[in-house]
Amino acid sequence: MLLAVDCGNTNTVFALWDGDQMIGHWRTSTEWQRTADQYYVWLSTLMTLQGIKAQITDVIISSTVPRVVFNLRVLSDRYFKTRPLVVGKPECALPVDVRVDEGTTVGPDRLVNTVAGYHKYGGDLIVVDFGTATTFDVVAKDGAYVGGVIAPGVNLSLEALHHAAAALPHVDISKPQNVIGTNTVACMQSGVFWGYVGLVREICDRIKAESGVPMKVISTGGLAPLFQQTADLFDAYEDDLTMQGLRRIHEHNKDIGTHA
Ligand SMILES: Nc1ncnc2c1ncn2[C@@H]1O[C@H](COP(=O)(O)OP(=O)(O)O)[C@@H](O)[C@H]1O
Ligand SMILES: CC(C)(COP(=O)(O)O)[C@@H](O)C(=O)NCCC(=O)O
Ligand SMILES: [K+]
Repeated sequence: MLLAVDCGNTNTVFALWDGDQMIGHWRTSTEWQRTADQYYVWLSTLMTLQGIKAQITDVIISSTVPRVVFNLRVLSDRYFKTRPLVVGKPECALPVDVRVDEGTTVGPDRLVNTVAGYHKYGGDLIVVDFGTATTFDVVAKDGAYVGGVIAPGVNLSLEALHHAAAALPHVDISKPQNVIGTNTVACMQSGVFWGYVGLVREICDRIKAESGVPMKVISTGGLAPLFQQTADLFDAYEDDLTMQGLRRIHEHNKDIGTHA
């Protein structure tokens, strides 16, 4: 069984794969201080509660937070007796090309989304991931990652308003009924929600125009469901795209023999 770990700047998700079946997934907040022992107690407790008898032989990690990787490696070595594959490291091969400026380090989550998106939808694709940041990953016809866009995340935008302006409260995002807010909270939600709808539409239109070909647009990430009801932004929504991508990258490395 494969344990796939997707560590974002806000949340870390663990998924357990038995072949092509995902038999469990668990989410915790991302904290670099968390030790391997803490991860293991938490994971094994949840698995036991769900009656899952995990036989973990392989581990793959994608992390947008470099310092958490150390303890995740220890988890893999100590408790599963296996050396993890870490996306973005030279020893982890990708089944797609990465065509960006020399010296650029692309977020591993974006590479994983590219692999999964290309596998399911083919090329000429835009993957929009609503995480801590909102990323647009552009996937060429041949599946290569060819760049994209990084915008401030939805919650980050609301938090920035709250932190910078004395009279603006902490607000949770939700879809407002109207554009014209009649109280402070509604005004803030409207600014971020409808501003975001405009941002997504404009960026996707410009990516398509710059690419000169029709492109599919898919959404994923913690806050993607919020925009699902907004017609015509996306062709599809994928709730576990990153996990699908991690499984594929692991399979690819097994196939070509980079990872025993
Ligand atoms: N189901 C949810 N409902 C509301 N907010 C959520 C939900 N899931 C995640 N979030 C929030 O969405 C943002 C992005 O989450 P996530 O996709 O897990 O981020 P990352 O991958 O960057 O860690 C965070 O601010 C998180 O608190
Ligand atoms: C853009 C990101 C911060 C998004 O991270 P997330 O919102 O998933 O936590 C991450 O992909 C990253 O750190 N990227 C490095 C720069 C780049 O991708 O070009
Ligand atoms: K993410």
